[in-house]
Amino acid sequence: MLRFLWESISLQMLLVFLVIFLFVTDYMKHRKMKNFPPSPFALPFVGHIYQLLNFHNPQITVQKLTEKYGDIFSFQMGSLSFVFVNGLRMAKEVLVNQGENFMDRPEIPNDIFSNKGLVSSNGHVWKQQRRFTLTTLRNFGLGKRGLEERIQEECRCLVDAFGDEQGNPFNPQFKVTNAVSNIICSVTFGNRFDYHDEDFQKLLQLMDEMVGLTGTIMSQTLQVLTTEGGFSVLYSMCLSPLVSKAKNLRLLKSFVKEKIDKHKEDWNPSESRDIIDSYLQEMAKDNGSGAFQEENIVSCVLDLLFAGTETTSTTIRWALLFMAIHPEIQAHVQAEIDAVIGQVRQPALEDRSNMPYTNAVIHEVQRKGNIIPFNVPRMSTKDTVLDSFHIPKGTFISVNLTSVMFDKDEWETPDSFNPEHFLKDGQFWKRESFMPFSIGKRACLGELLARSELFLFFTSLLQKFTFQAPPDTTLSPQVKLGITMAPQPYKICAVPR
Ligand code: HEM
Repeated sequence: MLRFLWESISLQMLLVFLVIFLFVTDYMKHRKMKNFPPSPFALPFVGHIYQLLNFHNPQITVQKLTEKYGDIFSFQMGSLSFVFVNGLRMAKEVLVNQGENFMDRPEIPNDIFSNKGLVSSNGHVWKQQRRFTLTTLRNFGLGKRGLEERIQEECRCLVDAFGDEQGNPFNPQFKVTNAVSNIICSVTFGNRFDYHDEDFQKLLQLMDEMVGLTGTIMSQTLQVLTTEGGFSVLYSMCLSPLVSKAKNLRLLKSFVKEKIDKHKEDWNPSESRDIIDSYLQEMAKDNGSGAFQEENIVSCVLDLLFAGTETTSTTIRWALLFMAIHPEIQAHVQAEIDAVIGQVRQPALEDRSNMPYTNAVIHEVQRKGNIIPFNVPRMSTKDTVLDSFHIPKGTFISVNLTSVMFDKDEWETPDSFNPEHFLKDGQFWKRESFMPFSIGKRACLGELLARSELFLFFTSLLQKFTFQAPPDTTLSPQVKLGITMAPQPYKICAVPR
């Protein structure tokens, strides 16, 4: 009987059964949970990926969905469901009021950074590493003289490097990235590098490639889509970015490990020169048995390098571009620099409180530049109710920072570059809806450092140069989407003042 049945089933029938089986399993897996945030029609297997056909500007997709569904909706990419939340009220709810329930980072499938270091770790490991890094940065003088002097030294080098161009058109990306990443190198490895140092250039090149490999929406989408079953093998073999990422990561790790070994050789337990020294002290305290282990120190250092370089240097590139596009705003900043600091003395952090206009311009650069539009993803740590919707434990959450920083009800002219957004009666005006560093207990760990760098680099450059479009060129604030929202590469003239 069985034999008869088997022989009468054709290959076509088998295939039809298989397809029906896959559809039913997919439907069961992704069928809407009761009271889950609304979403558009989802295709089998790929979910809402069809909504992202305009890969160059996912913000438009998100904005359309916000208009249709309101402050909270869901989105399915392959096997993963995201919940997007919009607006100041919901951002505060997720990041602050119910912050504990949304404190974790998602474990991204195939992600080689998963659950180590600062950015991707969770629970006890994250708490320990975060507390240690904040304390160590504070000890090295964040807000005190030590770190400020390191940034000022780097400002002098960057001004010299821009001066070498003699007012001719050049792409500032390379020099700005060198300067910004040197600050992190100085705090972690104890020394800055000459911009032409071979080791330094190798490090920056590897980081740049990693950012490129991780950064494209297409690559992230493929990563998410191909996590089910054997597809991940296909991804690794045919769409090789994972393989290259793993290779680059190995090289980066061995660069950092070499530095750690060097520190171990001439380590003096009673004196700490940099983050690596302080970490070695922590490791010695708990014999390397707790959260402070060599593997984690490598990830922490790499996290600081990645999180601290791309973000700040991209913001400085936006700042120079906006200045060249708005010469009247640039002239206003320079007038304030001349009045408060003069043309000779180097800018210092204590000048900031006397420079409301410059401070407002830097804030507006960050608002309009909007370099991390959807925040870094979070994950719910337990079943939670959010605005009367049910959010099961383990759901991915994206807080749409764009919806807060471009909210028509909060900002007078949200789509224009307008420093007046941050000025009231000539004084600097801090706005609640300004949150490029995010808010709450898991907000950016480097905010204080980044704000110091932005102020000192920006004022040092504008004290010495006027930024202009090259002759016969019109500059515009076009976006290049990657791991951050950066300006399209541009050339600019830094004309000595
Ligand atoms: C303009 C510059 C910067 C911007 C706009 C920025 C923005 C952000 C944002 C939006 C997050 C995610 C926060 C969240 O999940 O709610 C973040 C996390 C982080 N940032 Fe920054 N950042 C900048 C500079 C820096 C610098 C200079 C450092 C290095 C010290 C740094 C280190 C980190 C780290 C380690 C995290 C992960 C924190 C955690 O998960 O606990 N950032 N940043």
